[in-house]
Amino acid sequence: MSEKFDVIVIGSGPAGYVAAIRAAQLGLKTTCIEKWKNADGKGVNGGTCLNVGCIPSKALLDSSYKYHEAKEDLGIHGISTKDVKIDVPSMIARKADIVKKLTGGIAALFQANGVKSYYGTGKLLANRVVEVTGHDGKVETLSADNVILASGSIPVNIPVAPVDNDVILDSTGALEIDAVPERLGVIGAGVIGLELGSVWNRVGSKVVLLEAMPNFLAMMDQQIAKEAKKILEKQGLDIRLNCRVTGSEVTGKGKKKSVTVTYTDADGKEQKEVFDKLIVCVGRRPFTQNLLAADSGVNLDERGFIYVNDLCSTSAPGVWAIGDVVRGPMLAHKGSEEGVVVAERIAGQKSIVNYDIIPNVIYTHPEVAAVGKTEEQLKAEGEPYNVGLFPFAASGRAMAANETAGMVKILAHADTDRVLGAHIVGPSAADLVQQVAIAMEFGSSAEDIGMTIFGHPTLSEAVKEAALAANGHAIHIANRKKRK
Ligand SMILES: NC(=O)c1ccc[n+]([C@@H]2O[C@H](COP(=O)([O-])OP(=O)(O)OC[C@H]3O[C@@H](n4cnc5c(N)ncnc54)[C@H](O)[C@@H]3O)[C@@H](O)[C@H]2O)c1
Repeated sequence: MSEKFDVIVIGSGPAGYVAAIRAAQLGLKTTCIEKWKNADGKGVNGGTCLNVGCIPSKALLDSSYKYHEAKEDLGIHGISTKDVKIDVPSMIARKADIVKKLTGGIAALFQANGVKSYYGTGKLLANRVVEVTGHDGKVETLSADNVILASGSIPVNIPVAPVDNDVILDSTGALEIDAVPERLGVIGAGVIGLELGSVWNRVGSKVVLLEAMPNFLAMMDQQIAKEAKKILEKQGLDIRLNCRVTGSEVTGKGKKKSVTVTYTDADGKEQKEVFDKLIVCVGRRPFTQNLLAADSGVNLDERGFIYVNDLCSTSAPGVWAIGDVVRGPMLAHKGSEEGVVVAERIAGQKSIVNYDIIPNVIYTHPEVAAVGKTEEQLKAEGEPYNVGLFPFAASGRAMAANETAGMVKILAHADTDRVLGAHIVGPSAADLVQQVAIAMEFGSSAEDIGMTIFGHPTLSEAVKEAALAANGHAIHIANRKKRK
């Protein structure tokens, strides 16, 4: 007899593990199935985000930034440093330790909430029956009133640069580089390319990013993207737009291996460049391999994502799908929110995800962060809007911290003054944009933010000033539009 649950979750990334915990909190008998194994071959929770994504990359970003700061940025504060060195294996080991602690933390949370863990591969059969093949090969069948699919995504591979995770790396392999490559190539100047490119640039690699698109960060507000590009190039990142990679060849042996990349440049000319390591980060795709039996009743869309409606219901009754495996931005926090909402829907509540207000951050230094509509989107939609800008160069606190690069941009509806978007490049942009996200969730106007008292001196004051500037009322810069 197969064990019966109220909820079976397949996948324990930020979408799946959050769904499982919330379902158990709501009194539902819940299990979560996870196929990931750690280096010792043991089952481990957390998915891409905790094992090889958000968390380890931030560990490396923070370590590399501290090194760079100690070496280059402390002099201005009157602090002299000599002989600052980076020990790459220690940096990588610290990252591994953080991953271990956090993934272990999920196992503890499952235990505390009464979620039963299965380590193995789950496959959805007909009528919400799930077959689990354990790491030892043992097969069990489980069944449930509700199944939540949260199988995540994997990196896209391109035939012109086949990943061997030796010289040509994907985003997972790039977290294990054990010595500073002298010349590092990156295909794709997107989120992963900029974050990993920054890590190795800071510790001494010469980093070249080859990006196929003519616009930098095409999905971002272009004024902020241009500012970010200027700042990142000043740091040494060589960002080449309109460059399409057409081939790659690995030559040499052992530590002497290198890769010659052929690409077409912005003028249509063929170019060649040699790198010691090449990271391929040209996007991710939904992961559904061996997840669905032919008669599961779950359909995929034309791009390979599991097809769901606005409430994350699939085409099979009682089967839901959340996170990177369904439409929408591939962001951990979007998946987590879908997990909470689906668990609450299963428990009979009327929760919904507000897809209009999902913050988005690139963890370079300074960070680039956004929420809501870009200026380009508002223009295309024909929406009348006001723009409020405030540069960090005019912030006393940013000056004190020697972090004056960048700006806050707030977009508000020209008639109602409702905040429609916020775009920031600058110190603590991720946390600052979250302040606007909260305001937007409450339907705030730019005037509401402007009327809120912000502590002085804080970086947050730049948010208040940008909101004031949207109506021509900024105090600490000259207003573009003068208004009474
Ligand atoms: N901080 C974060 O929130 C964070 C961090 C890492 C990853 N992620 C998510 O992971 C996903 C994958 O990240 P990513 O950086 O791989 O994808 P991305 O979509 O952010 O960037 C990929 C870039 O590669 C370019 N590209 C595609 N094919 C190319 C080619 N043949 N030659 C040159 N350039 C090419 C694209 O134009 C694009 O700019 C994204 O959806 C992202 O949101 C988020």
